[in-house]
Amino acid sequence: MATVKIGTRGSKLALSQTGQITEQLKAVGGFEAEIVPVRTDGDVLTGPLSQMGGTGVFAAALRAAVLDGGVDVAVHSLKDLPTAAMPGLALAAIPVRADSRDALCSRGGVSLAELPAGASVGTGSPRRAAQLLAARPDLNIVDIRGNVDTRLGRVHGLPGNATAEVVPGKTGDLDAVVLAAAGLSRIGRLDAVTEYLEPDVMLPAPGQGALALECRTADTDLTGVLGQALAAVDDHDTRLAVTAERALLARLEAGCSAPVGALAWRKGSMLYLESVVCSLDGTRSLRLKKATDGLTTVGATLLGIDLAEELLAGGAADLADLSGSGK
Ligand SMILES: NCc1[nH]cc(CCC(=O)O)c1CC(=O)O
Repeated sequence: MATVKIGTRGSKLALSQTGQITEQLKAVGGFEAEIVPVRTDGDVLTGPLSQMGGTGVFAAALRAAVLDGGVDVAVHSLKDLPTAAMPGLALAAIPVRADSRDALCSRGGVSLAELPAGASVGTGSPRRAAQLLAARPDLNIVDIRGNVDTRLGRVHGLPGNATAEVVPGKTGDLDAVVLAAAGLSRIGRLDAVTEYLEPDVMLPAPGQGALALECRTADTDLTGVLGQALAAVDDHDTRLAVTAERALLARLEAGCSAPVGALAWRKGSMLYLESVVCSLDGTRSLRLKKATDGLTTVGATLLGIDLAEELLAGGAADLADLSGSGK
């Protein structure tokens, strides 16, 4: 096979995680691989993510590049991948999940409980905002976006800015930000974490911490070197967990910016799924947990659908606009 082209977004995080998984694919052997950054609308457009058409903004250009042959494999952050399948593409590998937790990165090393009254905490995620407010109703949540370094800069100032000069709306103006631990880990910035937020405080986004590798359906053929490499880096437990989380999200018809957290995990012969739907101000929430002994992707899908239906029966749609405009 000619050199396999691995498509990715061009951000530091995307390039870093794509570099790591590309090394694992190459280690399986039989082909050379080349990393090809693809510009996506999510990188080009500015403004609140919630007004840019949701999760699709990061994934659409990458998927198009696989379909038109510009690249052979797309590496996505799974939480940024729309739940709807794309005809012609296969979710060929879901590698072992990294830490699925959210992480508080605060000034002065303080925990969520220790933040000063009325502290300003940056996040662009209604899911994180609602769960932060549920734990600390006094917080001032500030809508931020940008890459991981930009967001950390809102707390610590940007690198090279030795005085950590405060520029409102730009750098050093927030008491804390909340980011995914997996993203911080992948770019080597776990040093910024001051508290890992456990699922009882903050349930992550469905798929958080996991990667998704998509290829053209024909390339999943296990007689080919690419199909074999993709199958070799797939992790069944991770696939079961994220399948349940994404089935729940799809059944709720929830968008990426809906205040919905979900986390599934296998323990012994059972697959567990826990989910929360919150009002945007964090004052009301519905949290449910369910398990199945059906350790197949079908069993995981049914678990997600069942829990979503229990949430809807419990009034989840009255807590927030699940379509996820975030407003
Ligand atoms: N929404 C952006 C995004 N997409 C994936 C990650 C990294 C974590 C992951 O792979 O789940 C991040 C950054 C963040 O949420 O802090």
